[in-house]
Amino acid sequence: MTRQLIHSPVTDSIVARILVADDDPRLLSSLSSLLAQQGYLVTSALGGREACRQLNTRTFDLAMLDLRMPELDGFEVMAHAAKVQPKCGIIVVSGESSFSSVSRALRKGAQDYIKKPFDPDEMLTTLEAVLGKQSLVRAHTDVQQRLEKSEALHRYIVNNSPDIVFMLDDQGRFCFINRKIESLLGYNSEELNGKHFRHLLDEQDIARGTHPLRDPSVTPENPRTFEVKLKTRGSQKANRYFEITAFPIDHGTLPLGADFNARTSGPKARFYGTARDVTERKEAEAFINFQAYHDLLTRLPNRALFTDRLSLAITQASRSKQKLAVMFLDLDRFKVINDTLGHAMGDVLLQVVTQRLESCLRKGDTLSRFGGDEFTLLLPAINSSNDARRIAKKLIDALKAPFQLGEHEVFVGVSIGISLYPEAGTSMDQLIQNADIAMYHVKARGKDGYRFYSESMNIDTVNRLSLERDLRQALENNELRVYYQPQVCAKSGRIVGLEALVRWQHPDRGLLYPKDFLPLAEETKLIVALSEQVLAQACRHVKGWILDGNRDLRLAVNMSPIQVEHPRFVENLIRQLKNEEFPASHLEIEITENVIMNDLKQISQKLQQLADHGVRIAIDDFGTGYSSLNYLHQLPIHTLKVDQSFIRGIGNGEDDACIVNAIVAMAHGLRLDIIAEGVETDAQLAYLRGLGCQQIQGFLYGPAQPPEAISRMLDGQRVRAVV
Ligand SMILES: Nc1nc2c(ncn2[C@@H]2O[C@H](COP(=O)(O)O[C@H]3[C@@H](O)[C@H](n4cnc5c(=O)[nH]c(N)nc54)O[C@@H]3COP(=O)(O)O)[C@@H](O)[C@H]2O)c(=O)[nH]1
Repeated sequence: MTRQLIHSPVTDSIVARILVADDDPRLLSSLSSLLAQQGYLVTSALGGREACRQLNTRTFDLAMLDLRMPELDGFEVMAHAAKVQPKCGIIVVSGESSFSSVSRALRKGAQDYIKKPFDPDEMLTTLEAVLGKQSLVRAHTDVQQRLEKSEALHRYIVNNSPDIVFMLDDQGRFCFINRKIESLLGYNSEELNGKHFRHLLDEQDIARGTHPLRDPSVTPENPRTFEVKLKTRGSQKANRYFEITAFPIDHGTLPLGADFNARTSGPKARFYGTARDVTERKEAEAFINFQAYHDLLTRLPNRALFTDRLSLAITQASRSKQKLAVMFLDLDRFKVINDTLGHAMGDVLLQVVTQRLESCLRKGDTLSRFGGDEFTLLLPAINSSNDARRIAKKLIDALKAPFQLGEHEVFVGVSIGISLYPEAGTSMDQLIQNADIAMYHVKARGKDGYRFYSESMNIDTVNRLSLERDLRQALENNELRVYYQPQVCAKSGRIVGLEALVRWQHPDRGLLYPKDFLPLAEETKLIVALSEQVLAQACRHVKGWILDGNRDLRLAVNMSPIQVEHPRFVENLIRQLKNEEFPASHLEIEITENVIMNDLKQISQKLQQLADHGVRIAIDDFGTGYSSLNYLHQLPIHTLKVDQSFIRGIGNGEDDACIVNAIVAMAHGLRLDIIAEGVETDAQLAYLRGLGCQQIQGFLYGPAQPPEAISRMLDGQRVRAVV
């Protein structure tokens, strides 16, 4: 009878490989052929030594060993097999039947024992049983290993997940949590086991974070995703944002569910969840959001956020029939400080100004940086204009004390325009625009103060628009006139210079003076074209007078800051002089101290280039500006014009006369010429002469006059000189 073939339990071959070892050649041969007939792969070994050699070279599923063999007995072969082929099964086939031999053989690792002489069927049954058992053990070991591998893999996947993976029981307590919790939040996963999920939630997120555990609409098919802040262990680190996805576990569809719960002694898992750290994304979003609605330098709300809040406040004010105020704040003297001390200092100044302004406000007020040195302020729900007035005064006072910027002590003021809702407008744009207009009126009246918007201001604005249109036409239609005010030698009384002063012969409004249109010309930059026309006319007139015999006559021309700051200022001026064939040495340009202080380095280069061409430089309104005397010897200056406000003080016993003394003395020391402006009386003239002031300008010798009048004056002067 041929038995069923048994697969090799060790080597994966189709049939089992069997080593048969005996020192009796006959027995060895009969046993081997019996097994071979059954289809096994049989290797015969005559004696123990040969058996060991075979074990060293081939792999066997089973060895059938005689115990008593010369040289090496069955026990020694078993010991060798255990070393070199531990998976090889052993059956002892022996004539020994004592209990001690059998027991020893089994202890040494034999799976079974067959006594010689044996019944072939019985022997084959034993052999199959051993091989079958071996196969089972092997299959079990395989499954065990696969399970261990699979579990290790899943543990690896879960523990190395970028997210926290957790399970909660039906009370919301942790019954599993992966190791990611350690690196993300600093907890040890064991310490959280049994603790409620709430334990991890930031105080403000407890309600939102625990609600999904009670929400019946959350199912495995419809998990809930929500964002909450989770607490870090200890209080050193800030809490972090997590996106949590959670759902109740359906134990019917969870193949390992039973295993998991069976293997854990704790309560049954009811919820599965993952928590993804989204702190960086949230912080980036928060920063982008902050950037979109705030000014990064001062951290104040920006224009967008301000208008947003204003529009909301208007809606509320209209509903509750309340007032609100919008203020437009513009810093005075900021530009000069920024240009003089540099932008870094300017930035610091803006930050400190912001702190001082904020210290005057209440929680619901919105202060915003509108751009540059402009701020807007929203005071929602005020009772009356007095509330706004009180705040405006407070803001102005707050900036009164000097600001310490490094080693510099600087002063800034603030001009504030106020518009009240609903009187000054009911829309956002109206309120902001009208506060701006009111602020502009503060500036026009000497800065550092506040004004409420009124209808009349708007009329001015309309006028400004038509004036601007007219001024553009004036430039095209040659409506500008140049008048000249003589500059007279204090000793001889002769006219040595003429200051060109622009007038506008307006077709409807008559002769207009600089105060009526120059601020607008500067604002609209029309001053550049205007100045070119003035210089062209003046060069032609004065050149004519020089050619008429007034050989030393000098032309003085005022330069606007906008002109001087223009990058091609020097080139343009020199080109114009060439075009007009006017000698540069007969031109004196007048600039104010503020222009110089705006950008000392640039201006000094430009002035030096002009001086190299022979142009003279005069400082106009000297003593009134915001400056440092230090620049005087750094720049190519020829003349100081003492401001008329100081001259007025002469003879009145005021301190101004002392200032005049000091300026004249300083000019002498620096070898600069002095022109006293606004001289109206003989007493002033006598005083100035006494001080050694070289030149006089003022109504005493006449106001600025048209060229025809100046021609007559110069003619008369020449006639007197000849006589
Ligand atoms: N960039 C340009 N600025 C110009 C130009 N023309 C004039 N200006 C600037 O306008 C300011 C005002 O000029 P104006 O109204 O002509 O006043 C001048 C004189 O009329 C006035 N003055 C002269 N003497 C006296 C006096 O005895 N008493 C008195 N009350 N006023 C007097 O002073 C003005 C001249 O001052 P200054 O320029 O400082 O010498 C004028 O100051 C210019 O800044 C122009 O073409 N371009």
